[in-house]
Amino acid sequence: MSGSHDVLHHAGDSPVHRLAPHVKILVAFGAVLGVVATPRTVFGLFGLYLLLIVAVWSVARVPVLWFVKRAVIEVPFVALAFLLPVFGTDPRADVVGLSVSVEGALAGWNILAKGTLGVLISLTLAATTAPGDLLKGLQVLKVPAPLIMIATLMLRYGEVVVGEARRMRVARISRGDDPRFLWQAGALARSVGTLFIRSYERGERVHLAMVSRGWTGSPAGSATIVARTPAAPALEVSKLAFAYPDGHQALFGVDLRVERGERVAVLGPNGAGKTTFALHLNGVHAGGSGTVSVAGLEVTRKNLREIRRRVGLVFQDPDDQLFCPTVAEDVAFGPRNFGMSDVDGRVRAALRSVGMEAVADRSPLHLSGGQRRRVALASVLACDPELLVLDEPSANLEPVARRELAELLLALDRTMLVVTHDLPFALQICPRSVLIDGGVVVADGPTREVLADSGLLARHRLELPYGFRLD
Ligand SMILES: Nc1ncnc2c1ncn2[C@@H]1O[C@H](COP(=O)(O)OP(=O)(O)OP(=O)(O)O)[C@@H](O)[C@H]1O
Repeated sequence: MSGSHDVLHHAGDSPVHRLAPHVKILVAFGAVLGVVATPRTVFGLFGLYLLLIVAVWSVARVPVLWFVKRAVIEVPFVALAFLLPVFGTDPRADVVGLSVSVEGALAGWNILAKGTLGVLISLTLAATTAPGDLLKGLQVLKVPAPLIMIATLMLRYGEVVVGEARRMRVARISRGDDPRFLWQAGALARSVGTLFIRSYERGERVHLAMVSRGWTGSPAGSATIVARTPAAPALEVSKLAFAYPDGHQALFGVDLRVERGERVAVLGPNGAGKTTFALHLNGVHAGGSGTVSVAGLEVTRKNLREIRRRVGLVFQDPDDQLFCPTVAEDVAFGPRNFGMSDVDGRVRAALRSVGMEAVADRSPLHLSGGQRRRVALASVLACDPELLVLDEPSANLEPVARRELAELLLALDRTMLVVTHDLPFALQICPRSVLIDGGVVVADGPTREVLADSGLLARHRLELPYGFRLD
């Protein structure tokens, strides 16, 4: 499992770990205030503070070394603290042959002692309290919701960066890199640049997932449900073309009509344009040519809010979609943004429909891959979308979880578009399939017939799994 909670949280079952998060936050806050208010020359008191902190570590059963390693984030402050005695103002004193500014030395000590104690107190709080619990503690303390949201996003971004850094480190080490050797420093430096880009891209995907659940960055208004056009199809796409900002043309004129209640698989080889197409259905991507209409309402900037309520997009990677402290809050995120009524009832119903009621109060980060996928689906179902768009829903699922997901989707009474490479899954879920390649629809028909056309599959780099037979 990835996440900053592994880096800053030292899981355990000590009395310190069990203390209520809001109590720990208050104690830590008070302790930091106490440290800051202590006159810098009462040296003994700083020693006492340190002893108290070490005593808490001992009760919490977290090794001293664990904290020492993480305290390296202090290095810039330590460097500053050591420079002040050298460059500080007069009067100066002679210390082992060096001319030292007295005021500079005291200022340096002040920064070093208070900064170090502040960092150690914060690390102690983080080590003994899971990130989700910290956020819950802030809620108990009635910290304003926008601040908690910002803290949540910071935590999520921290996880993104740490997760990417870990994956890259493993990839480097598994190819013979040894970070202890100086001549490997070049690889490390290059990977820091890549880390920045990859974290940015991951952060962007998390943002897209938030936007597609109605996040605008400002408080939600009430829902204004736009009247539906009764005879209109669930989805009508006409001549949709799109190029990415770097000029890469991904769609060259996609046409598609989906009737209400249909379940349609979107098949195609890697890079065919399937995800790009899916992201157009609720206006996450726009700016190309052609039109997309959902239940008669055209996807335009003016209609985006209603379109996003109508179209539920379940992203390929649940980690892009889930970012709140608890499962229940993640599922509530969309309905709140859309200003829907009875948010709690919607959350319960959505979690019940995916069999995940029991995990409502847990952190999404602590769930298995299959559970996360279910919760990601619930987070979209809670918005009661008319059109459900799922990107690679069966990817990375064990066979049982995959079968359970299939049963769950079959039980849902919705219009559905399932982007997938899993051809047997497409056959099981979707009576109809469209095949996209090179940014256009190259085949459209009953799934069984599409999959039975071995020439068509071969021309578009699709293949049924070994041993799979269409009966
Ligand atoms: N952000 C981007 N900037 C530039 N080009 C992109 C971007 N995202 C995707 N593309 C390109 O657009 C094309 C279509 O990509 P898309 O992700 O839609 O394909 P896909 O059919 O979903 O592929 P896969 O099955 O591998 O997920 C590809 O050639 C891809 O390289």
